[in-house]
This record gives sequence, structure tokens and C-alpha cells, in this order.
Amino acid sequence: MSRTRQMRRHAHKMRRNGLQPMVIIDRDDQFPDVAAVLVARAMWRYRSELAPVYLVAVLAVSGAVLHLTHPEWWPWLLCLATAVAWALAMFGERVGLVRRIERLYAATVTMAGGGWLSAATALGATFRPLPLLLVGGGFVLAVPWWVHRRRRARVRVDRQLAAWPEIAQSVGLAGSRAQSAVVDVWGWRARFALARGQTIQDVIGKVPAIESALGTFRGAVRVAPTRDDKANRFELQVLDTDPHADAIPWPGPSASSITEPIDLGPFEDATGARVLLLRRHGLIGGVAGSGKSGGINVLMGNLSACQDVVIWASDLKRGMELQPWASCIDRLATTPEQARAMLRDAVTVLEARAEWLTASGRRVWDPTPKFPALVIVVDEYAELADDAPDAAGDTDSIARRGRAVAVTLIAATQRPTQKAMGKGAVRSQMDVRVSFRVRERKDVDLILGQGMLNAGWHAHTLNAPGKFLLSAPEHDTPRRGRAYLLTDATVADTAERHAAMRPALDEVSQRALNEARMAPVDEPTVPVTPSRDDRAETALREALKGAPDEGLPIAHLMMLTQLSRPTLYRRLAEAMKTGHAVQVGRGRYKASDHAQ
Ligand SMILES: Nc1ncnc2c1ncn2[C@@H]1O[C@H](COP(=O)(O)OP(=O)(O)OP(=O)(O)O)[C@@H](O)[C@H]1O
Repeated sequence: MSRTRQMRRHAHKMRRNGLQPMVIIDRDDQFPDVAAVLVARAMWRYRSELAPVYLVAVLAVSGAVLHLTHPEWWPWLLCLATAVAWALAMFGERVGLVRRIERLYAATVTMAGGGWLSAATALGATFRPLPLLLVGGGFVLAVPWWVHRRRRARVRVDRQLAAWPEIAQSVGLAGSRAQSAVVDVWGWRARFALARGQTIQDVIGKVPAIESALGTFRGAVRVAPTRDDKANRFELQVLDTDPHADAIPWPGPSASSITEPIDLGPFEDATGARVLLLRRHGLIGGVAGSGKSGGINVLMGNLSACQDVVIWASDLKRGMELQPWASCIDRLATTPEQARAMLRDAVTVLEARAEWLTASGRRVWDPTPKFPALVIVVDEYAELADDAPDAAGDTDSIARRGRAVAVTLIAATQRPTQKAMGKGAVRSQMDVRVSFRVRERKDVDLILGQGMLNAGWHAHTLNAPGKFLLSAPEHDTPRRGRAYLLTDATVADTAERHAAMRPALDEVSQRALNEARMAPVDEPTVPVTPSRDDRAETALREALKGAPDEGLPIAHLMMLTQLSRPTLYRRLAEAMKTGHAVQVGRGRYKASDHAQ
């Protein structure tokens, strides 16, 4: 009777007698079994390290057997070894030997092993000095194998993947399993299948726990969707070295039209962080020194290469950051007054375009060099909100209504608090968010949006200037990018090169601006003088204050203020919103009672 059946019967008898069975290891009998299992397990576990030993053993046994059975085969074996070695050296890439040195090594081992086997087949495995050659040669050829970095990395990965079920259990992702893994230059990547109901967001939330379970350094683990975008799969990347350790020089513009995505810099897998800005507004945030201005340089390098974009910019640090691009910027505001006037004009453009679209039965403004998009870059947005608080209504309008008419706002700020972003909807209208390093965890949500910190967007852990996280409709998982770096010389060269091909504002917008100023101007680049603007404002206030009880009609107000109809309506709407004016009847206005 077999031992197992004996044990089963014994356990059954014990249960019948009310006793619980117990496993007893019989020292003389069971222990060798356990030891054999342990040895076999170790031989399997360390199969990669022991591979040279196994190869030597296989050669020795094969040599002995072949010598006894087919000693005449030795020339064939020699030919076969030569052919295989040659094939490996020439076409080894196809079997994963990507580097030349690896192909050479594989060819040498094949030739040495095959040569020895053919000699042993002819002469016998114990024929001197064949045993010595086998052991000595085996040892010498094993050294490169043992020290090979990629092989060791592969082994480490295999072991970590073998331990994944336990890791998954402990981090709360039980049931997920590894499907495949590759070792790359930076570390390793593996594809995982999730258990039913688990999502990639669950995994992203567990990144710190996974890092701890895998024993990596903090910030080494990245989680991304797989290429096929399946909801129950994810790719885990574990970095040994930081692919973004060095600054990455700008390779030149990636777009020649605003309808093409702009490449801000590579992600860690070397794919570009490409983002489309057409009909979208952007928010760029990060502490001082985190690389915001560098990011704006990449944007400017690309925008200035697009012949269907007119660039307006505001830089209240007296133009320090954007001045080098001045030759490509149609209008650069460096004082609060200029910024205020520029944003007001942007709203005039927006309204004129909207009217023109309606009149010509179109839904959206399709940018071309003749009818370009208008991109307004506002550096230090917080300063604008502080120094020109009355511009908030205009930025609000641009943010809410600019998309269809291709008027885009790009705001850069250190911390986009509600105060810094002004009142209203500006922040919530930003479709593209770029976060460089932030100081506090809660700033992540301010820049990237509510709930992003908990969803794994850890911008506070970015550890070098220029590193960023990008959130946009086409980028919905946190991946680290590093912005390209433009040196001062590159900025100067690029600006000079692109200046010649900058387009002018289209007729529709230009006409509206001219109308708004009530005097035709030759150059679209001349900013409105704030004094004229202020005069109109004062005239409107005075007119409303002096209006009779039944109010003043629009035509009268237009005459008094010299403002165009759309601009006047806009000013009146603002004045009513702030409680400075009231509408008395159809098209008639006066100052409200609490007007100053
Ligand atoms: N993409 C980048 N790659 C490498 N280094 C960078 C990158 N961007 C910026 N740096 C380095 O970081 C420094 C600070 O960058 P930058 O001036 O762009 O920061 P900032 O966030 O705009 O700061 P501030 O708000 O004070 O203007 C630069 O002098 C540069 O050396």
C-alpha cells in the first residue's frame, strides 16, 4: 500500500476516535525528501546564475554518451557549432541579442562548447586535457555571464514578478497578475492584468505601497495605461536610473500650425508630451525656479513657428521673460495698463469674430495664415490679478467664450489660488494644465484640479527643474515629462528666424479693433494708449451720472464716449454687473443710485 493511502487511513481512524490528525515528519524518512525539494527549488530559483554549471554538466554527459554511441559524428558536430556560432554573430538581434558584444559572446560560447563536444565525441570526455579544458574554459566563459547587467536585471525582475501575488495581496490589488516584462535601459517595465472591478486609478493610488513592497527607491515606480488602452490592464515601470537626469536640448519646433500638437518635452518612456492648444486654454503652474519660464520658452518656440497664430503676451515682470521673443509677439504688455488694454482688445476681437461667424453661418473659426488664431500668453498671472483687478472680467470672457473663435489664453503662475486667478471661471476653463514642481501637496489640486493629488498626480515630488505633469483631454494619467531646455542663444536664434514669418491679425479682428479705437491705425502691433481708454471710461461714467431719469439711449452714449457699439455694450454690461449702472428701458441706461 502506498505511503499516502496509509496516512489517509491513519487520519481517518484518528478522526473516528475523536482525535485531530497531525503531520509528523519522520526524521529518517521524510527529511531527505524535504531537503531534495529545497535543493531542487534552489536549483530552479538560481537557474540563471547556475546556467554555466548546467551547460558544463550537459556537455560532459553528452560528450561521454556520444563517444560511446556515435563517435563518428564529431565532424558534423563541429560543422553544426560553426554554423550556429556564425548565425548568432550575424543575426543574433532576432533572438534578443541586441548589442554586438552580446552576439559575440554567444558565438564564442557556442563555438567553444561545440568544439569541446566534438572533441569529446571523438576522443572521450575523460581524454586529457578535455576535463580540465571543460572546467577551466567553462569558468572563464561564465564570468561575463555572471557580471552581465541586463541578465542580472532580468533575473531580479523575474523574482519580483514571481513575488507579485504576495505583493498584490499586501497592497490591496489581490488578483492582479503579471503578463509580460522587459528590461530596458532605465530599469524594467511589465504589463499587468487587473482583477475584476479594479482600475488603473486604484493602482495609481497604491504607487507608494508598491514602491515599498518592491523595495525600490521613492519615486521609482510609474503606472500608465497599456498601449491598447484596456481598462483592466496597466503597465508598471520601475526605474533604476532617471531618464530625465540630464537637461534635454530643444530639437526645434514640433508644430508649424496651431492645429498640430506641441511637443513640450519627452516623457520617461521617451515619447513626446504632445498637446494640442487649438480651442483650448492652458494653465502652467509651479514654484519659482521649477522651470515654468523654460516651459513657456518651449511654447513660444513652437507658437512662433506657426504661421496661423498671432501671439499677444503679457509679462508684468517688465518683460524679463518674454522680451527675448518680442520680435515674434504681435503685442507685448509689460505694464498693468497695457495688459488691461490688451485683454479688453482681445474681448473685442473675440466678439467681432463671433459676430462674423454668426453672420457667415459658421460655427467655429478655423485658423489659417489669413485668419489666424490669437494666443494670449500671460506670464505671472497672479501679478495681473493684483495689479489690474478690473481685467478679470475680460480674462473671464476670453476663458469662457474664446474657444470657438480660436482665442486662447495661456496663464502661468506660481500658485493659481482663487485670488490669483481672479474671480470667476478662468481656472475651471483651463483644459490643458501643466504642473511643474509645487511646494505643498495641496497646490497640486490648485493647478491640476480638484482630486488630482489623490488620483496620483504628485507634482510635489518632481525633483528637478523642467520636470512636469501634463493633464489634458489626451493625457489623463500622471506621467512625468521633462521640458526641453532652450538656451538664451537658441531663444535669440529662433526668435530671429521666426520673426520674418509672423502673420498679421485678420481683417475681421483688425476692423473691430480700429472701430473700438474710433481711429484707423496702420500697424496692428501698436498698443492702445491707456489714456484714451481711460478717457472713454470717464466719459461713460460722466454720461451715465448726468443721464435723465429715463436714461440715455445707446446712440447718444456712443457719441459721448466715442466707443464702438460692441465695446459700449460690454462696458455697460460690466457697469451693471458691478452695480454702477442700470438699464432703464429698452436700450437706455443711467448711473445707479450708488454710483460714485
Ligand atoms: N527643462 C529644463 N531642463 C533643465 N533645466 C532647467 C529646465 N528648465 C529650467 N531649468 C533650470 O532651472 C532654472 C530655473 O528655471 P526657470 O527660470 O524656468 O524657472 P521658473 O519656474 O520660471 O522660475 P521663476 O518663476 O523664478 O521665473 C533655470 O535657470 C535652468 O537652469
